[in-house]
Amino acid sequence: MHAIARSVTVAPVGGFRSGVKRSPPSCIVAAVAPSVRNHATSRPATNVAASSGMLTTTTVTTPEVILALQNGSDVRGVATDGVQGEPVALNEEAAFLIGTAFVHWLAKKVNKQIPELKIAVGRDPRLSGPALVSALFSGFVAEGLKNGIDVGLSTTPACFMTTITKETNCDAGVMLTASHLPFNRNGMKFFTKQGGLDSEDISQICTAAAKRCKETPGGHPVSVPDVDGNVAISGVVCSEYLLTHYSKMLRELIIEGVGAGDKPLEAMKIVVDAGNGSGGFFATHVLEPLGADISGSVFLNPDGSFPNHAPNPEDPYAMSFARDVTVNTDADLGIIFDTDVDRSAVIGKGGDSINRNKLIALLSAIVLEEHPGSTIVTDSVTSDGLASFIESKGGNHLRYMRGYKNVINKGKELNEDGVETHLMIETSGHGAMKENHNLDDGAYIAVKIIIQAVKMRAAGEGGISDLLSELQEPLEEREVRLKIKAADFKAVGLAVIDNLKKDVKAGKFEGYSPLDINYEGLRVRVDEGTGAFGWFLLRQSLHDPVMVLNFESEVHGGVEIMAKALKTWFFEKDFEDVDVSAM
Ligand SMILES: O=P(O)(O)OC[C@H]1O[C@H](O)[C@H](O)[C@@H](O)[C@@H]1O
Repeated sequence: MHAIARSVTVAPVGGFRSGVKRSPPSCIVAAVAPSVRNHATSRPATNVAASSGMLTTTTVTTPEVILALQNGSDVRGVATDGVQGEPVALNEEAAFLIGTAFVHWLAKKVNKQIPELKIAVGRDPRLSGPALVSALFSGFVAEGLKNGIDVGLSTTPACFMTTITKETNCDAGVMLTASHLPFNRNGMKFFTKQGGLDSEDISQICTAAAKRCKETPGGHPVSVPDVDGNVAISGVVCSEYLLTHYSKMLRELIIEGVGAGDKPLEAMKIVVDAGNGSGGFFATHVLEPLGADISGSVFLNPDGSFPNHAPNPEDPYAMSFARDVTVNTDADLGIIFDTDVDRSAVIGKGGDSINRNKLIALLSAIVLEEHPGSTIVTDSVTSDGLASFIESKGGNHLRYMRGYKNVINKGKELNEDGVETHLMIETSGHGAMKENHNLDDGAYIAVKIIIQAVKMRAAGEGGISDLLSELQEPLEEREVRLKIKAADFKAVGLAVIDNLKKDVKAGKFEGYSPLDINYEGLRVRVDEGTGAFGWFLLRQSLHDPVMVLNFESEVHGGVEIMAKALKTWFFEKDFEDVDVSAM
């Protein structure tokens, strides 16, 4: 049998260059012209073959493989060959099955029939993106979806916005991305008008996809033709349309925020390091049209092999690169995005790297000016100095749990309970604001900072770094990850935490006191002498069979002292399933 693969109209993924006039969105074409090709519907056998000198391994798509693709509130997996020992699991077949499951989940969720649904799918520049988008759409169509929008190269927040803007008004947006992970991974983030799906939702979708995989052994077509042999998906929009629209929204925010005409960035030199992810549009479609000098910006062209540095504002090398670019070009501001632009960090004039605690402090300062006395929710590994900074600005700091979804959901919950909360942000750079649909959006965060920088400059107040002058940074900080070897790693981790808590409470460690208000694992305040206090937090990783230890100290060598004490404790206890070699 011949199955017909749908060919999706995908705009070129070349860089967005300034001054290049693009044709207006041809968009909203009635149907996609399918290309016909033979498509094997049989399941691929496990195959290890040398391909182009690289090891090629494909995992058979089984229910277990599909279930294993869940990664918290995302789908994640190896999607491209080429790395030894990393077989492809997120292949077209898996994407097709997830597509079939998602469309049913969505119909139930929004109480519509499948043909009434409208879904947008976008992707970052990863090499596996186009094929997976096609397979995902095919899964939707197999179950009766009539309205899909292929937005092509996109950012994760822009993909969510397809559910909000009246031009698109989708019931869901799906973004194919694996954030900053290596080139061979890919993944899916799902959004409805209410925001990103939670772990429980993803679990339901993966379970339904796995069930279908089990019930139809012997193959799952990755594309499904209609009676005429066409795959009919109406309303396909080219990629540029979405980012053009999204850029316009961001430009309007800057124009309104600065309040100085339609070229508010004329006096500014701003460099962007997009790391060859999806974020290059921000320089060419947001900043430059507003008058900013963006010369010196780097890696604006999307390239799914990520030939330069990892697009990751948490990565020290990527940050130092962006810093050097900012300094060498004498820019007023540098901005670095992660691959799918749900995270960002900035560099102040002169090279002040503002990520992690400093980014949270900067945004807190901005938000607390606008909303005095409001609450800022952060993840659990933020510094004591940040807590004091937020308090000194009149805010309430809730140092919650790790995981950006946890942080965002906590903020939403607080607002529902009447506790005014405008900023929810993780040290990873996932920053969400109430005023922006509680959406973690690196571009929106950058816009807030740019507006602040321009206003300060106009008022002769110096640069954004000046807002951080009162922020105390920890003298030392470190994260150590301890592998758990047992299958029931959650139980092992819990037992270790419980055990340590008992011993700390029993006074086995001098100067250690467990903190009562804590939302995950065990946080211990450590008296480091001479009035200095540090802390450590032992918690379970959100996804991995790993225990994570974060340390912060206010004395030289303080982290090592704490780590040694804990290492000795681990040796005495002799937990055979916990590998403490990383300490
Ligand atoms: O718990 P960990 O293994 O440290 O991972 C925690 C991290 O997991 C993912 O990457 C999430 O996207 C982050 O929001 C979270 O902070």
